[in-house]
Amino acid sequence: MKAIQLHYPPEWAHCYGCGYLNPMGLHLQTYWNRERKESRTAFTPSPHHTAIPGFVYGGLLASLVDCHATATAAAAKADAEGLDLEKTPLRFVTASLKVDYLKPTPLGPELVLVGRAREVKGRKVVVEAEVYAGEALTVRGEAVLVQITEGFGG
Ligand SMILES: CCCCCCCCCCCCCCCC(=O)SCCNC(=O)CCNC(=O)[C@H](O)C(C)(C)COP(=O)(O)OP(=O)(O)OC[C@H]1O[C@@H](n2cnc3c(N)ncnc32)[C@H](O)[C@@H]1OP(=O)(O)O
Repeated sequence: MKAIQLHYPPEWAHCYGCGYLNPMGLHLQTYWNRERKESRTAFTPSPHHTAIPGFVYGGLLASLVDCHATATAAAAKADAEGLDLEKTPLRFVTASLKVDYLKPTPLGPELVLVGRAREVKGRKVVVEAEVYAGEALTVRGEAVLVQITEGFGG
């Protein structure tokens, strides 16, 4: 299965969090499970992602939630409308991002993010995401993603 971000056309592939053309980026790759209506990604923070020694920087965790939510929105909307992302790219940007840090996230183990669309309505998708370190749920996020159809920032 191909990651959702690998469907992005080159002009949308420079994102710091998930763009495959950003050499300094995190290269997050999100996968959509059609049966479970759920997205997943994994990321292993590096030592320079430290907040307090031994624990992951919260801004990085917010970035992971952000990019995972963006891809989840595209997949959920495509799923809801029976679209093929490869043929019909859906461009979502983040309108709102909320992150709750439930407990410190240990630096070292691989982190797993799970995402679900709580609402798919018009151009808006509301995504809930969870970050797990092993069995421990350490972060819960919620994002509002809005689909853009033309240029961005005009
Ligand atoms: C697979 C193939 C893909 C192909 C290709 C994909 C490319 C995949 C991108 C890659 C890249 C990743 C990117 C990472 C995520 C970023 O980092 S994106 C960068 C950070 N985000 C930004 O800079 C966004 C800046 N903001 C804006 O441009 C505009 O405010 C927005 C978000 C486009 C919304 O403006 P608008 O189009 O005028 O929206 P508007 O009609 O007012 O609202 C639409 C709906 O959203 C709601 N809404 C709008 N703003 C908010 C808000 N702040 N809070 C709550 N709700 C809101 C509205 O209430 C409305 O809801 P309904 O009334 O329909 O229920």
